[in-house]
Amino acid sequence: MASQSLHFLTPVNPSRSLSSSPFLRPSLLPVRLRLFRSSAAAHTPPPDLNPSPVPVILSSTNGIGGVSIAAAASAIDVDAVTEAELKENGFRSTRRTKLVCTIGPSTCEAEQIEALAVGGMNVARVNMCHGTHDWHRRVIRQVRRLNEEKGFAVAVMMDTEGSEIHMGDLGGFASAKTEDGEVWTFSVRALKAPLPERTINVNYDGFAEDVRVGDELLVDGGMVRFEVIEKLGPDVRCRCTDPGLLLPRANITFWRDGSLVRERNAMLPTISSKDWLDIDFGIAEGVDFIAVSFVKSAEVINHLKSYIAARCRDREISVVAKIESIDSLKNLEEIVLASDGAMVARGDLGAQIPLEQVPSVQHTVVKICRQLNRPVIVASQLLESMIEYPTPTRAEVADVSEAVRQRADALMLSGESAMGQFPDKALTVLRSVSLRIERWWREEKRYEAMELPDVASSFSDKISEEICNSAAKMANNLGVDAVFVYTKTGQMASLLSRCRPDCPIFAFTTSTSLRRRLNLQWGLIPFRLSFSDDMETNLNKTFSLLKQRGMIQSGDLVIALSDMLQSIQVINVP
Ligand SMILES: Nc1ncnc2c1ncn2[C@@H]1O[C@H](COP(=O)(O)OP(=O)(O)O)[C@@H](O)[C@H]1O
Ligand SMILES: C=C(OP(=O)(O)O)C(=O)O
Ligand SMILES: [K+]
Ligand SMILES: [Mg+2]
Repeated sequence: MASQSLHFLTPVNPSRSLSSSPFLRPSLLPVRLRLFRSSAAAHTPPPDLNPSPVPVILSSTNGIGGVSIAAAASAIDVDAVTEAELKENGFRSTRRTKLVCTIGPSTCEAEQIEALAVGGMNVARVNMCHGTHDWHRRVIRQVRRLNEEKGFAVAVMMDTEGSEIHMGDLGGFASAKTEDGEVWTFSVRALKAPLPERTINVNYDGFAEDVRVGDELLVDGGMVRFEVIEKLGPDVRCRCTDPGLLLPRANITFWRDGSLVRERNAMLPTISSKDWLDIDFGIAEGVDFIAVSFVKSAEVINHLKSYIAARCRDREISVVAKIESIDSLKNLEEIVLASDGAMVARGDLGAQIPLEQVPSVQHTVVKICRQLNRPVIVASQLLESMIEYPTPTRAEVADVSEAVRQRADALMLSGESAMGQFPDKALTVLRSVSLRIERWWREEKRYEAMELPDVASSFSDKISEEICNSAAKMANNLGVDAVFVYTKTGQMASLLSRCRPDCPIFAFTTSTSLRRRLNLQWGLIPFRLSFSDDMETNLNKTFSLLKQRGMIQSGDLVIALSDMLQSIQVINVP
């Protein structure tokens, strides 16, 4: 195979103060360390660094069309929020934890979506349990327009309904209050509004047959509980034991003798016929992620991935496995490996396993995902009280902190942003808590030395992986300002992200769609830029474009990697 040599070249520059570095940087003799796969790699002098005119933000729809070649060649896609953050706070204090917001009635107008993007939303989620295709289409198109007009890279995630048992709509009411001891009827009749008093529709025809007197009924992950007291044909009469608020289409599980009754659920398909229609809709609308509810095994993920591959050859859609079914827990590694990411969907998970087991499952899923190099989202009830109140509870702040400390890739808002009264405030809390805990972690240098097993399946991938592991370690030891990675597939960017280095990772990609998908991953700041296989040219172009915008300065120390060249360079920005 091609020769692999290690070169130490020593270009000049060294002007910058070293105060932020844990060590005195030996950058007074800046080092380049290169691993070449071919013998043809000689150091070429940098081309002329003539600054081109200030680039406009350019973006295109789904990475196809929209940008003229000449314009694209000289521009870089970045949004005003990232730009302002970098300018104001410098590299070190950019946020590493990504934020997903569920869009709903509180946030579906253009200016509301923009406010979320400005507030740090990286991914907009639409939940197919609610709303019509027209409603979702409007939201998805608003997000796309915002990206095009303002240079954002907000990705869209479509979340399937799945075919678990749930209640119907509440005859037009937004919620219904239950009191302790009240008797409610759960009926499989197709009742039309107005519903009889204290009556709830259930979507699953076998419900009245399956439940037994004495069973415990958990609504909305146990937020409200009932005991089954009588079965009358299609109607099941239940007494409320833990009162609370019933929300439309809330999930229902039933427990018998202290365990979840799951025979019937295990027979329901993970992807229902309605879900397939929603998936076709998502493909047609060009969503970036499809999150699959109630995944039980890896097969369904493989099945969906091959369907997507056959249906959209020109684009990629990442598939996220939601870990919320008790059956998924015994197949976790397989499921995570088959998927492009996972979500700890604590809402339904907490109804399928005892609540006190949810934190350890979260810990395990986050760890497995990091080890297998898949992004992971921690979801549900992070700031539940903020649906109604403008400030979170201390316990909620502690919960958010713990997910950040575990180095999850992303945190998700559900009801808080979909139908709460303070969506922007909730996002601000996620953002500020993330920033604070990340900083604390870095200052304390509390690296958890996580064993990162090999994930590469070929020798070439193995080289990439070793380069990323080394680069991340070097970045920490040298106290560099940023790692730059030029990536065509995103693979090297995610391998770097997996190492959770102290500095941010600037991920340059030629594709708008990949840029959006990278936006879910810890520590990645994705840019769209056209680049070549020649790193010298790429670096000079990037330095020049970012300097013009005041996003980097002369003397900043960066480590640059590329998945075309498989090289590492340590370099001071000229
Ligand atoms: N597209 C929508 N249209 C109307 N309401 C929605 C929509 N998306 C979410 N919501 C509301 O926000 C709440 C929280 O959202 P989410 O957690 O995603 O759903 P669920 O509670 O069904 O699991 C939902 O219960 C619903 O009341
Ligand atoms: C994220 C979840 O899924 P959904 O909101 O679709 O029920 C969950 O159950 O926690
Ligand atoms: K869902
Ligand atoms: Mg769920």
